[in-house]
Amino acid sequence: MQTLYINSQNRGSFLEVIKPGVAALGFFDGVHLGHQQVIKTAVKMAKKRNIQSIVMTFSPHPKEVLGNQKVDYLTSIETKKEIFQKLGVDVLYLIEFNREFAVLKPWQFAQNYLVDFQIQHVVAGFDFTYGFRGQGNMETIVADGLGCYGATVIEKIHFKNEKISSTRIRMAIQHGNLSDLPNLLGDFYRTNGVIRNVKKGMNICEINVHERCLLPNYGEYEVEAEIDGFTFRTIVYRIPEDPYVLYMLFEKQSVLPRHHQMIKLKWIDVSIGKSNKLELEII
Ligand SMILES: Cc1cc2nc3c(=O)[nH]c(=O)nc-3n(C[C@H](O)[C@H](O)[C@H](O)COP(=O)(O)O)c2cc1C
Ligand SMILES: Nc1ncnc2c1ncn2[C@@H]1O[C@H](COP(=O)(O)OP(=O)(O)OP(=O)(O)O)[C@@H](O)[C@H]1O
Repeated sequence: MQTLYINSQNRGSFLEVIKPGVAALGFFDGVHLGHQQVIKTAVKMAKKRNIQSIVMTFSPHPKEVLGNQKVDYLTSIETKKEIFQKLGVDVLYLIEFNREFAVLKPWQFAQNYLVDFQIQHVVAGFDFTYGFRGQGNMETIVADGLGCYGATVIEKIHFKNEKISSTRIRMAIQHGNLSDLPNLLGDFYRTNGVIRNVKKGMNICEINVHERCLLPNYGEYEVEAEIDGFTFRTIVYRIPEDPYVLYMLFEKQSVLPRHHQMIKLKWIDVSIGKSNKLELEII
C-alpha cells in the first residue's frame, strides 16, 4: 500500500499523477468493526469498478488542533497502515489537519480534495462530517462535489444496542474492560513497546511504551506477549509511579527477554488475584 502525505502546500503536485478511485473517509482511530465496514465497502466497490481503493484520513486528530486537547491514540499511523493493508486498501491519503485546512468550507473540501483528486465514489458512515465546524455531512457530500462522484452511506454498526466508536473503545480500555474489545475492534487491543530493563533474578522485565498510546488503567492484566515471533501468555502490571512503563513477568517462559528488544502485547483481560508478587518486590 502506497501512502501520500498531503497538505495544502503540496496538494497540487499530486494532481497530475493520481489515479481515479473509491475513497473511504474518516479519522479511523482503532480501525474498529464500524470503520472496517466502511473500508471493506470501499475496497469492494473499487474492485468492481477496476479502480484504486483509497483511505482518506487526517492527522493529527481535529481535537488536538482545534480543541487543544491531548488525544491518546488507539492506533499509531504505522498500525493503521498495517490494518488498511490487510483490508486490501491500495493507497492511503494522509491529509495534514491544521487550522488552515479546518476552515475550508464543505464545498471547498469536496472540490479540492475529492473532485480534484479524481475520487469517483466516497464511502463513509452515517455520522461522517467534514468542512468548517463539521458542517458537511453525508446528505450534502454529493451536491458539494457538484455530482462529480457518488456516495455510499454505511448504516450504524452496533454492539449491545450501542454504536461501536473510538470513544467507546477508549472508555473500555481506560476502565480495564478488555474482554469486550474483540466485539468492538474485531481483535484484542494491542500495544507495542521496547524492553528497557531485565531483572533476571526476579523474572521481570520493564517495557517502555509510547507516551501517546492509550493504556488500561493501573492494575494487573493478562496479556499475550510476542518477542521475536515467540508468543506466550503472561501478566503485566501498570503502576502510577511509572505510567508508561509496564512490568512483565516471564517466569516459566523459554524466552529470555533482552534489553532493547521489541515486544508486542495483546491485552486479554484484567487478572484479579493471580499474583501480587510484583507489588511486594518492586515497591
Ligand atoms: C475540510 C475539513 C474541515 C474541518 N473543519 C472542522 C472544524 O472546523 N471543526 C471541527 O470540529 N471539525 C472539523 N473537521 C473534522 C470533521 O468534522 C471530522 O471530525 C473529520 O472529518 C473526521 O471524520 P470522522 O470523525 O467522522 O471520522 C473538518 C474536517 C474536514 C475534512
Ligand atoms: N459504528 C459505526 N458504524 C458505521 N460507520 C461508522 C461507525 N463508526 C464510525 N463510522 C464511520 O467511520 C468513519 C470514521 O469515523 P470516526 O473516526 O469518527 O469513528 P468514531 O468511532 O465515530 O470516532 P469517535 O468516537 O471519535 O467519534 C466515518 O465515516 C464514520 O461515519
